[in-house]
Amino acid sequence: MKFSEELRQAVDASWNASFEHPFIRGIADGTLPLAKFRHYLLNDSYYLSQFARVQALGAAKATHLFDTNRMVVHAQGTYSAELALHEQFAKQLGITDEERAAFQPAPTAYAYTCHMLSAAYNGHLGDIVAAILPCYWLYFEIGERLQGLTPEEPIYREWINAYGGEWFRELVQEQIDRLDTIAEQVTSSDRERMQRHFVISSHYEHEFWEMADTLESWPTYG
Ligand SMILES: Cc1ncc(CN)c(N)n1
Repeated sequence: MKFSEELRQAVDASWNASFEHPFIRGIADGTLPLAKFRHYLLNDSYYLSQFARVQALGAAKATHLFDTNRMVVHAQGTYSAELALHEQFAKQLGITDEERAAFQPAPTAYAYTCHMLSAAYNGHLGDIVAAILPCYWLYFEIGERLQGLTPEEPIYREWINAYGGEWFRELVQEQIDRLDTIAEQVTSSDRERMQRHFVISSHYEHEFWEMADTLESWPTYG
């Protein structure tokens, strides 16, 4: 069995919980309150800005120029495709540049990005790909499941189309293949650590829906 298949099996329950999450069900049937999507969007813009940095660290840590180039292309795609889509949604939702500049991420968005940055700074390209792969692969599976649905809210229709599209499938498959190639070349303790990164990121993907659905914010004390 390929390493990626082992990892996919290990997170099956956690990914099923994401598929069934009220936030995703709300996008699918169009009943998700826009205030929750707005909270998601602000946190996700922060998340993607850190994600692009992690991809760029992958480029720097790659030992082959081919991978350096591809990881740079992926970082650029995060900026020019996903963050551009967010910008369009932000306009539709009345999110101003000032609001975005002053925005502080919720605890879960902060913790998830710290996890990826830690894997990236401390590890090699295999650690980085393992930590970022749920971000690609889970969204693609969600996009596939929701394909064909036409919720009344246009933002939700566009969101579904973006993640179920062919452009995204190719990027996901490329990172799965990269993970499997690296897994064949590293030690079993490397693979165990890579699996932990993948499982932790999958957990945070689920918690990200929960963060948006509960409008999570930092507690105030006293
Ligand atoms: C939290 C999260 N995970 C994944 C994706 C899809 N790249 C995203 N936009 N945000």
